[in-house]
Amino acid sequence: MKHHLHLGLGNFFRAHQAWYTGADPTWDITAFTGRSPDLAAALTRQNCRYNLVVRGPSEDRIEPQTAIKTALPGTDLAAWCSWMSRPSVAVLTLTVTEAAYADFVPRRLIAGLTARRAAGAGPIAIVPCDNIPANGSTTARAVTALADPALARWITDNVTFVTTMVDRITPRNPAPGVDVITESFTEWILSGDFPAGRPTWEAAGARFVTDVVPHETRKLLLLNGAHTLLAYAGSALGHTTVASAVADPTCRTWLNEWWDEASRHVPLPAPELLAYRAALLTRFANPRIRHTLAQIATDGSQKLPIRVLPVLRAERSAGRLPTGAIRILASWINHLRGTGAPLNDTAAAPYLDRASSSRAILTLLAPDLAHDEDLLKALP
Ligand SMILES: NC(=O)c1ccc[n+]([C@@H]2O[C@H](COP(=O)([O-])OP(=O)(O)OC[C@H]3O[C@@H](n4cnc5c(N)ncnc54)[C@H](O)[C@@H]3O)[C@@H](O)[C@H]2O)c1
Ligand SMILES: O=P(O)(O)OC[C@@H](O)[C@@H](O)[C@H](O)[C@H](O)CO
Repeated sequence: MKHHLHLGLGNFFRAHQAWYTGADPTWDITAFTGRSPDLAAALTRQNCRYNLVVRGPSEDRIEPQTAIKTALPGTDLAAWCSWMSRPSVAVLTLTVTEAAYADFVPRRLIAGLTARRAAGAGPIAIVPCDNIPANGSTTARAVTALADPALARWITDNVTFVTTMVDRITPRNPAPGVDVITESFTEWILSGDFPAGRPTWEAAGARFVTDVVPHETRKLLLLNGAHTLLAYAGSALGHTTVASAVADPTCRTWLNEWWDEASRHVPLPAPELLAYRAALLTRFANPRIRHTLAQIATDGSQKLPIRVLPVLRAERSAGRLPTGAIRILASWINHLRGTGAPLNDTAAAPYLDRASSSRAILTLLAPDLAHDEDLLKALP
């Protein structure tokens, strides 16, 4: 039996990567939480079994999941290093939120890879699955920057960093218990090498490509950017969920405005993008999936640079004043000032210090745009 190791046991991992590995009976999973031990304890109490509740617009499909065999708390560093030292562990996936890549991920990977090298456990593929562009090379850079020269050489020879685009809307489950509610749509596109092998994820529909960029750009701008629009502008109208916002014609107009702008910067054929937009409207409208705007609004200062600013910059360079992108930025600034979804952002403090001035906010968020007077005139 080969092992798939995971860091960041939560809802998304259990609806996505664990589900894909479940399609290959020759692999099993050991998963560590990022921080809180609670989910590891709750899953262990029921032999790591849980149900995936695949929630359609009118009914649920219950899929019992058995691929996870061991669930451990992220606080158990000794167990982490011990699992990282096993030659049978060939793949490590990560879902720890965007915010964790600045510090937690590189530190935890350095500890694990140091132990693996000392144990002579051989090569491994690291597969980040967070909503970050070029997540493979971003993780590689963060890890090698922290490694001493000998470890850095060992990493170059033994570790690959796979870039992935992941998609399956999986909100926090409002009910107690360990079942996971998700949508039926799922997508996983990967690029990179697996020097010690991998589960046959393609058996469940994963796609292996040479270039993830067009796919990740499509997903980050059109899906995540739209979520971010609804999280700030939709919540300011009083909506609390994606489904309720998307049922509002005003929000749908705003979505189309944003999608028209963003689509100009996704390197895929126009018909494919139009089909993706139509599918997104259907996915967002599912009234039985309670995806709260408050959850999506979390950590906005780290999500805007990924989901919105690339479009704003590209549009300004082309001499246009993009009302859709500006609406998202403006509503996030208003969110900092207390409008809409509650503020929950670990990196918000410096923005709050200067929340009364849009120019000061831009100086921190996107200094290259802080002297764009036409843009500033359009901000609150
Ligand atoms: N939920 C989705 O629909 C979805 C879809 C695509 C991608 N993702 C990606 O997966 C991530 C996790 O989503 P989830 O719904 O499982 O979230 P979650 O809140 O269940 O968290 C997952 C894990 O991340 C850990 N974690 C959170 N913040 C951390 C930090 N700052 N440092 C270390 N560990 C931390 C938690 O302890 C938990 O183990 C998202 O942030 C996103 O990047 C989620
Ligand atoms: O999970 P986050 O916090 O990165 O972002 C919230 C949502 O935009 C996101 O989870 C989407 O639902 C997901 O990316 C869909 O695949």
